[in-house]
Amino acid sequence: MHYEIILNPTAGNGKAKKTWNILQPVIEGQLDYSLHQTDYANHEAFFAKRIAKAHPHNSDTVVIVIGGDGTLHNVLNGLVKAGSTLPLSYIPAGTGNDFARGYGISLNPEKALQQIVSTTKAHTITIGHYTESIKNEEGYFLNNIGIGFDAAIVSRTNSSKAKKSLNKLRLGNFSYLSKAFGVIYDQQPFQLTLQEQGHHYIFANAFIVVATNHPYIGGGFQIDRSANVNDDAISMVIAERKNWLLTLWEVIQFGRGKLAESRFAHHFHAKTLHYSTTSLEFGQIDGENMGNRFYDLNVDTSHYQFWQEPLN
Ligand SMILES: Nc1ncnc2c1ncn2[C@@H]1O[C@H](COP(=O)(O)OP(=O)(O)OP(=O)(O)O)[C@@H](O)[C@H]1O
Repeated sequence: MHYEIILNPTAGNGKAKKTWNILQPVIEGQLDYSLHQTDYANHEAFFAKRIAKAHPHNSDTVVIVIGGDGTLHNVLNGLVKAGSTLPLSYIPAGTGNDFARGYGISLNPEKALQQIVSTTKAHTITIGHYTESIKNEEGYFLNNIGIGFDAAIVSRTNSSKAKKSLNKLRLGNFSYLSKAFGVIYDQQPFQLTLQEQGHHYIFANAFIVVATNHPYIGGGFQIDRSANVNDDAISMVIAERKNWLLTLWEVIQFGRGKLAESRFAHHFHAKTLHYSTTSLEFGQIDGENMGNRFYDLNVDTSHYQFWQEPLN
């Protein structure tokens, strides 16, 4: 087996670079590999396309990503857009590492590597596919697409002056929580229209709108414990902002991983979801900022091969 390794050394505030320094002596002389180290944002997608071109026939080649959820997202999209089906493996080294939690990959780099080298057959998992018709975009996600609450936090955290030192801190830490309180205070409810399985819904006061492929969001919080990368469906959780008390309750339930089960939230599980906003809202995809914009999204399922034995 030949391994094409794509490393984002800046992920996790330099954690990915340290991860590589741990793994390199382990694999040197043991594995047949090439290393591609990014120099700028989204360089990983360029590498993915180049690797796809160099290996058009899946000739015993696996692409290993060392970085965070954003790096993995960009590599997946680079491969698929280049028409490649090369299997992917992932060594989590970001701040959030939500995909690793959702798929079952150890956060310990040596164990994650072991999950790769012990693999004998690829595992096909569900990934999300989306088209956004206002900006005419198309792509894939491994974790989730969020509009509103979580996306506004990602946007604030990424644009914060403290970002460099705090490195995109997200849920589960003080910086993210302080941003969350700011967003609870500022974020206005918005209108969301949803079509799902022939039904048409209008949510006049949407506040949290997350389409997810597995339970995890924001660095280990569970938006929907029933979501699973192995079933051919995407989950959607919508919470509305009707009054202060309810909003606070919903955010607490979000933090406890129980929002999807709450009677105040709306929960869908479907192969196709079509939804749109009528106002400018923040969006995030796999933790990457989509900007402040209108959305007309069609989300459905697709599949991709992973070369990694999931943890039980
Ligand atoms: N050499 C680089 N310099 C600056 N940015 C980079 C570089 N290589 C990749 N990037 C960008 O860094 C961004 C963040 O990467 P990633 O999400 O993997 O790390 P993270 O934010 O630390 O982790 P997580 O998303 O798991 O919290 C991505 O948009 C990626 O394109």
